Amino acid sequence: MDWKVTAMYFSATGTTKKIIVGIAEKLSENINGERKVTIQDFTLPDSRQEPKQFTANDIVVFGVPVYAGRVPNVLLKYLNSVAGNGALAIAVTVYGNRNYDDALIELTDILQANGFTVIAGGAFIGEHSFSKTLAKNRPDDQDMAIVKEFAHQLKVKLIDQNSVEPVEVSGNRPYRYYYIPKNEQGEPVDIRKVTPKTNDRCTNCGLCTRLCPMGSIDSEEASKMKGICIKCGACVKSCPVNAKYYDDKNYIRHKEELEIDFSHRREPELFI
Ligand SMILES: Cc1cc2nc3c(=O)[nH]c(=O)nc-3n(C[C@H](O)[C@H](O)[C@H](O)COP(=O)(O)O)c2cc1C
Repeated sequence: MDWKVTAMYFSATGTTKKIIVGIAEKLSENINGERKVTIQDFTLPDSRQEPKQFTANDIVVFGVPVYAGRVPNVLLKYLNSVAGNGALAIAVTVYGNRNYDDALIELTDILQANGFTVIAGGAFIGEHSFSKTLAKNRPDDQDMAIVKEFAHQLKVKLIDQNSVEPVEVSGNRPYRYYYIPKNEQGEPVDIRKVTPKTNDRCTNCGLCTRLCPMGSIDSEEASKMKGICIKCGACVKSCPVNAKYYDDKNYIRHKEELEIDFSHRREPELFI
């Protein structure tokens, strides 16, 4: 059987994209003899307008970053509109070295409920969206070697063992509630309304406006917000003149706490 391999992902700062495209290309090479894959990137708002349909010939390597230990809730409506129609899926979450908590099991359940058979899962690590030091430059070469190993194991399951058994991944049902940051007193703080500031280095080049996954940055005046901010890091990390930053004290405290408490390198986990 000739499989059509698709790399499908949301990736504001590119770490999920690197893992998903890496798995999909290697898998395609292993099972079809060529690295060619279809890219279905649903990071930008326009790309989430059309519902996506697959068929039984498709294998979809499907990835989202972990937000607050779960699948990003701003994506749930779109994710529920993706129809598997008997396609196979590999569910992958990418997290910033704290924990993926129940994100992988949640993504697996969503895909199964939408008509995919999820034959494997993976939890990988990417540089944390809030930080330039936590899991810095990951996925790195070691991670990409595990991507290659995962693609090999997928080929063994699919072709050598001719198996499309659904996978069990780690996580709890019911899922844990969204991870909530705390202040110095250990009290929960709500940083959902926090938005980035813009300093006077901004030239209004328009890059952050084009990259914002929520379409929230004004196209004439980049310091103006016209929608919600999910703190995905796209504007801060992509700005060529470092004009975007957060100065909210709870956000900064949370980021610094993560950098200290979760500096120990975590390794990818594969479920197959
Ligand atoms: C709002 C938000 C919440 C996050 N929550 C977690 C988390 O619970 N655990 C974790 O390890 N990383 C967390 N991260 C970090 C991202 O999962 C991680 O940096 C990921 O690699 C980003 O993927 P991307 O580069 O494809 O955007 C969070 C990031 C954001 C923006």
